Amino acid sequence: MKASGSLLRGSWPVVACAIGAGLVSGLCSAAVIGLVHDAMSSAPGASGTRERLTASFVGLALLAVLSKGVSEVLLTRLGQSIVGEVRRRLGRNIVEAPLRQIEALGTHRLLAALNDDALVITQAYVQMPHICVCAATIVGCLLYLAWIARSAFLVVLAAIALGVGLFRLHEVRAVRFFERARETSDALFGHFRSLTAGVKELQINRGRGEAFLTDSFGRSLSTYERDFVAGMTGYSFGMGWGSLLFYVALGATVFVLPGAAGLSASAVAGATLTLLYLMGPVAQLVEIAPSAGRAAVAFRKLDDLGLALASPDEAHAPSLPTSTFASSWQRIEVCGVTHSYVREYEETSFRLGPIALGFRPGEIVFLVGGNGSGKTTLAKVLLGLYTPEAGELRVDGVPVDASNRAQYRQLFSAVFADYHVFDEQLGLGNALVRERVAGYLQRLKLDRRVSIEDGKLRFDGLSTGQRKRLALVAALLEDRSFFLFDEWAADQDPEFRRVFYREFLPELRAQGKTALVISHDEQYFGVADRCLHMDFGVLSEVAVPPAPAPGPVIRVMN
Ligand SMILES: Nc1ncnc2c1ncn2[C@@H]1O[C@H](COP(=O)(O)OP(=O)(O)OP(=O)(O)O)[C@@H](O)[C@H]1O
Repeated sequence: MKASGSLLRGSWPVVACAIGAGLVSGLCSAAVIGLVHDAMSSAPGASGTRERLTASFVGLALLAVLSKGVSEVLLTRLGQSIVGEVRRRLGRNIVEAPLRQIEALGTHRLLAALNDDALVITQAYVQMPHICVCAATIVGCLLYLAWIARSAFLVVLAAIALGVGLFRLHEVRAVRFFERARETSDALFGHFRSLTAGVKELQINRGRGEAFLTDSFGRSLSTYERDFVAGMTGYSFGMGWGSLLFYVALGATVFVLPGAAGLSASAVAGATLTLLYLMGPVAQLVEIAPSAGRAAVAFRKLDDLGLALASPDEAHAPSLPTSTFASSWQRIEVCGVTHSYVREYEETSFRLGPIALGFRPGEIVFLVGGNGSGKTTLAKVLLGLYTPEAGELRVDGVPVDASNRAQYRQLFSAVFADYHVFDEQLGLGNALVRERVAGYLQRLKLDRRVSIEDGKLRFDGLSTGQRKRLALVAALLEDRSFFLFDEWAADQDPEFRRVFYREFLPELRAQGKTALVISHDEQYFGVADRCLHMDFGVLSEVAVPPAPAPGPVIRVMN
């Protein structure tokens, strides 16, 4: 597995030390058995030998315990750093993946990957100290067995070969169940989201709540439980065969080999002791197998999602190369661009374009049109979030392609309809930036609700409208050359609509910034320099409507 190796890259010294310590521990344990056997067979009166054996026993036992401890501590620390690394890489892959791929996967699948897969992969890595110690102990014991009783060694070897074959048969089936359980965990994470996001709806409609808990949520839970148990049961059967064969080897050593192969009483005692001691590490190794099986499923799942955990140097560089696009651009063009959503299980699909459109610095352009007409889709294409199927975007004549699309996106700030406000805002450590933020917060009447502490925005318990005003502050703070506002004013009081349309937009124009404003606020269309209309994916330019006449004055009679 390429990714599994790359996850350990950079940690090899720790891994090597831990494996070394594990091997020392395992070999010491095996040597202890030899020593015990020697002590049991040595003459009781040989005092010098006995003292030597006692000293060696104490030394070996201490070394075995100490080295095992060192190996476990090192690899437990490594395990924790691996879970962080898996999540870091997944996070980077998500940020750098094409938006369409992320949208098609859905939040629930991403959460399942970040939670389940990252933990399962780590659990498998954390088992490594046990694997090293067990493997070393087993190898040491087998070598000792081969030395004292070759026939018993051959019997055990045959039992191991047969046991591994039978175990693999069961494992293949078990992994299939784990794969099914992993598919169900995607659905489960979707239900977790519904449960937390829809708790109000579930509480006010008891019937819906019960149906959710028993049908969709409950069914997924049962399916997951059934497949997981079936997977573990498969492993248990595999382990059962292993144990049975082990007893067969032990029985053969004790009851058959003395007669059939002429094994001496001392050799039988030594072989029996060794085999009984072997049972522990073999059982531990077999118990670890399900973790390894689940980790293999998790790696495959991440690959299928297009989130393969390749190391960053194999995939993307973390920082953007020097930009080819200046923030002082003179013309951004959308040339014959199209974009389609192909929907599974639906015959119809939505097609945007071909779109031909240009923007200049300092322009305020309004985009209007009915629900579902394609306004947000056009915005995502314009911002370089969707790759055009046909046509291209150009900045001052330079085409935007895969090599520079990430840089192109840095020209824009946006408040989408489904915006998100991060509490960490870049640059809040700077006094001038903090002053600008304070000014915006005051104008949008957020200064009593939002504070800046330790370079972070603190804003617990904002209303929907307040939160969206904060998203506007965050966008303005980015100070990019092109702004997108997707129905920003839709849920704002008239007072803040006025501030937005009559103050902020003209200010942006005066600063030479461009803004594409998706809006249904007809009374403010007059603010625009140009007005575009979208109708089922077809874009046309319309005359900027004059500002509507003020409505009749309503007098309130006392
Ligand atoms: N991620 C998506 N996957 C599939 N279809 C989509 C996706 N996003 C939008 N669509 C479809 O594309 C069409 C245009 O959607 P879009 O969001 O661009 O419209 P809009 O004009 O912004 O609508 P609204 O005014 O309601 O926000 C709609 O029919 C919508 O169902």
